[in-house]
Amino acid sequence: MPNTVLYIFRQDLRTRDNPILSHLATSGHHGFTHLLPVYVFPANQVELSGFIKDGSKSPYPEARSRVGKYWRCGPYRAEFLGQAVWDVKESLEAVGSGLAVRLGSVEDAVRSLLEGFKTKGQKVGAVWMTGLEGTEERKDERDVASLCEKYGAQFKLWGDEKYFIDDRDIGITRPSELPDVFTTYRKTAEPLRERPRATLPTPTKGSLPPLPDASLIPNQAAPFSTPGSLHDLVESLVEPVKDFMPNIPAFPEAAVSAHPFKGGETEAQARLTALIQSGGMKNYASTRNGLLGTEFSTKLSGYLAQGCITSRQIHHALVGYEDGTDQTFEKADGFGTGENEGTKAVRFELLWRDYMRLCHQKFRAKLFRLSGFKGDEAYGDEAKAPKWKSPVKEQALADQDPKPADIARILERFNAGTTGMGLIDASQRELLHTGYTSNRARQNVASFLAKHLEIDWRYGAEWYEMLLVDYDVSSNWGNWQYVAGVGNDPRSEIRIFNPVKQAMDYDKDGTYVRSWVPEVAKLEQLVNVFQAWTALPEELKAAGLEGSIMVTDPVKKIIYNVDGKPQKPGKRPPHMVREGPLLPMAHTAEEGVVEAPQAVKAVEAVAVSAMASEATIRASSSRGELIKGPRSAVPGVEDLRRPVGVEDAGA
Ligand SMILES: Cc1cc2nc3c(=O)[nH]c(=O)nc-3n(C[C@H](O)[C@H](O)[C@H](O)COP(=O)(O)OP(=O)(O)OC[C@H]3O[C@@H](n4cnc5c(N)ncnc54)[C@H](O)[C@@H]3O)c2cc1C
Repeated sequence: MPNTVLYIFRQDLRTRDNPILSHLATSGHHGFTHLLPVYVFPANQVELSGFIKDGSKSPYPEARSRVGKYWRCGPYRAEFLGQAVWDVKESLEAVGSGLAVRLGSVEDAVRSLLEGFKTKGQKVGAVWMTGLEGTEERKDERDVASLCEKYGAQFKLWGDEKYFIDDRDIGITRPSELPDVFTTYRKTAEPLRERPRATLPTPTKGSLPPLPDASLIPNQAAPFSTPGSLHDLVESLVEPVKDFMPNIPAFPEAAVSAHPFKGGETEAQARLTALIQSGGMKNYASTRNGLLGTEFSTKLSGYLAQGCITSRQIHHALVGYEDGTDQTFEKADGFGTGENEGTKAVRFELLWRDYMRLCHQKFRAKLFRLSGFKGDEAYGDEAKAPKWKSPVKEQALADQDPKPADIARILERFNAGTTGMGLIDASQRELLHTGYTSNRARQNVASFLAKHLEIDWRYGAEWYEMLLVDYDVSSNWGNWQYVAGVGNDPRSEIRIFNPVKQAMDYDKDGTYVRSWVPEVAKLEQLVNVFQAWTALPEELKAAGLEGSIMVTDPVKKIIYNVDGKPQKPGKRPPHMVREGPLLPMAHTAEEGVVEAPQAVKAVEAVAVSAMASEATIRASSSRGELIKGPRSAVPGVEDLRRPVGVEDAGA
């Protein structure tokens, strides 16, 4: 009697180092005669209306986010995911198996399969899937478990083995035991190079149980039609979500995507090999804070998020290079010379990824809560949490300033990259054009929204969820919480990124901002590139920027004093003196200049938005006029250059 096992692929889109496939390929005792691998594009996370070809209506609500009502999965990840699914399908076909693609809720798709097999008198002995952390994913697991009970199939949830240190080895028996500070956790995990388990055998041709006969495999339920090619698949996924905001600007001529990579296990392996061969891994520690180009960091995040590659595969490839045992890397600089600063730093970052997931396990739905993990009693008084500004009247405090309608406009500009804050705008435009932006830029963007503008950080997290090609529920929401100061950053009260200083440090010649914000490209001085409103009227005129909203109404003005000495009230700002070829801005505020807590030279003086109404602080602008606005941001700023290996300073 045939006995089929259904393997529902999720964020484990690979054939190598895959516990389920490895088990089925190598264990002679599983008892299944057939295997049907399935991938379900989940209707609550991926918009599926593009798969309806007969004009009928989708039975599911649009896949939009809870707070901002953005698409859950925008065009970049939709394409990447489509490629990843197709690649695993082709890899399975290459070993004599295959993949059934299904569209709908996971529950509906599995029910339809179980019902269809039952109708044809076929036994489904088990449904297997990899356990995930997300609230929705866990509900899917419960739903599938109930269906299995109803249809008499065994349900098995396998461990998610795409992480660096395997769950069985982390030394924590309950999620509540996880330390709330990364450093403490890291110390329990060191030495990192010795921790990962071995990778698992890859199925060879003919080693997996065969597919059930095609005539027995139940069809996709109406009204969706399954795609017949990768092209169809990607088009159906992308079409409904490609116009994710009104008036998407044209791709800037001088800009180049830092993430031109395709999804899938095959591409992931190729990227990993190329990174080691080119010296990208060796140089990682010194390049990871770069902003431009494909080589400044690994760009493995999208593959890790979908499980196209595992952390331990990365680790073992590095070991082969470090130990000189894998001849693929024999020409690479550092071959056979042991762990180096670069490879060590990569392992360190992979541990951060593990930690974010473990925090998700510990805090569960608190990951999505405005007051974050810190809302927990263990972190103290909830009332002390910042009063977040909201674009929604019902969620805003009665005396919120700016008013909700103004916050809505600020958010639109934040998303579109027209705030007038160069680094933030460049990053947001890079994101909306490519689906990727660097870790450095992400930290600044999140800090700007949460700490400078004090806007409900979940809007930013959901915007990222829509647009990031590498969106990962634990890493995204965990990092947003961390930077917003409601997560597990032990120094969250004082940590605030100054995006002008950060731009000075990491975009030293302004190429990054000029590439993605072409309007400011003609401005000569860096300080003007990073905040266009600081340029002199004649410079603005020459650049065609006089009427730009980034100049006439910047969302935030940051007073940046390069020598760290706040100026005496009334003194003419030195940049107006215009001595020297590239004079850094040293604007000063008449009130409100606050030195950073540490010996930091950047000084942010005031939170000034021309969109704001109430005057609580007066500051002098580059044009010498008084500008008014609320005192909103935490006044101290800190130099957040994090040398790799100094984990407390941010994920
Ligand atoms: C506000 C914010 C949101 C973020 N959202 C995501 C997200 O949705 N998905 C995601 O994978 N990462 C996220 N990150 C973490 C980090 O920015 C990305 O992992 C990194 O930029 C991806 O590029 P890379 O693969 O070249 O990273 P590399 O610098 O090459 O790092 C190697 C790998 O380490 C892991 N890693 C590095 N930094 C972190 C970190 N801070 N937290 C967790 N894992 C890390 C990633 O898997 C990454 O691929 C976010 C960071 C911030 C500040």
